[in-house]
Amino acid sequence: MEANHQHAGYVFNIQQFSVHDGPGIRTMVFLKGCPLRCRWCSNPESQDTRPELAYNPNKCIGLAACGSCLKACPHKAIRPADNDKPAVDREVCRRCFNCTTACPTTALHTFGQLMTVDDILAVVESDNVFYSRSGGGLTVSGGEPLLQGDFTLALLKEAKRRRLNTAMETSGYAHWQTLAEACRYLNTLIYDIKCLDAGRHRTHTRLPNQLILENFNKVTAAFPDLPVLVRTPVIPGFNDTEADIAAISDFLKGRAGVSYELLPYHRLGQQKYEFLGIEYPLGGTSLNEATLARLQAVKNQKQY
Ligand SMILES: C[S@@+](CC[C@H](N)C(=O)[O-])C[C@H]1O[C@@H](n2cnc3c(N)ncnc32)[C@H](O)[C@@H]1O
Ligand code: SF4
Ligand code: SF4
Ligand code: SF4
Repeated sequence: MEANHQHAGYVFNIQQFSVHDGPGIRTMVFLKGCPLRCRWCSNPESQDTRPELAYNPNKCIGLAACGSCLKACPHKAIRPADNDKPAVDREVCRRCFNCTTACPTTALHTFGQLMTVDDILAVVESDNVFYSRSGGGLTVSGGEPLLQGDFTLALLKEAKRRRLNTAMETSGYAHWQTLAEACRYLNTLIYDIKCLDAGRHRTHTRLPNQLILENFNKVTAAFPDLPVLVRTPVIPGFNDTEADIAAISDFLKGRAGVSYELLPYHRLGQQKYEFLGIEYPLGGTSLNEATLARLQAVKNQKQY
């Protein structure tokens, strides 16, 4: 595919100075859109491919003092609520985002901006000095970055041409051709394997794991020199058993260049569900530290 710097894609966040998602100091570029619906997802604003309206009532100064959003909405999707603050009727909202432009406090804001490859790389390259000292660079994430496949490929290809170190976080749920082409432009692939049980995978993420596992087998066969970091988010009631982690460790065994990491479940994304008017699917669930320690021991025993 020809690199096209004018290629544009929907980005919901760019996070500089990240140190957890690839080597060194990195800039994370989060792309919108994901085919999965993991019940624990810390980035609910990533899932819908289109821009979304977020409303944080804590930032609203009140209808008596402001009320700009009521006047700005051409579809009457914003109405006064009991507490001198507005409420958004999402059934009626047409995502025109007039209200976000009118809101003086960013209580109403948009998740998802259209950005070109050049726009993004201008931000990424502003930290070049930190990458050269730390071995860091660009990490593309999401959402599922391969859902906006052409855009992600254009971004990675141009990043590589500019000699940036590149990494990508993926769920693995993607067309093989797109994933394979992305691998050609990557220094590190970060690949989630969430659960080997097909039924549980489907009930908790909406989709089966067959394509993810097939793609993983193809990646390790076709790109034996590409470092792959496999990660499993440990989610209570989904995959937090010794049998689950042992099964994934065994699946990875004997594959060159593959390392494995467990990610403890966290609820950092919970507030964003409220901003989007979505109920948080996991409620008050939390991960027991003793369970995590036991699962780490299983993983370490299997030499990962
Ligand atoms: C938001 S995802 C984006 C990349 C891709 N969609 C995926 O799932 O691999 C980035 C990482 O965050 C992890 N993650 C998401 N929600 C989490 C949560 N509540 N607790 C711990 N890890 C979480 C995912 O498992 C994945 O490794
Ligand atoms: S995005 Fe448009 S339609 Fe939706 S609430 Fe705001 S102004 Fe109204
Ligand atoms: S425009 Fe913003 S600050 Fe003003 S009333 Fe609406 S949500 Fe509140
Ligand atoms: S695959 Fe990643 S981005 Fe998609 S829903 Fe699951 S955790 Fe969220």
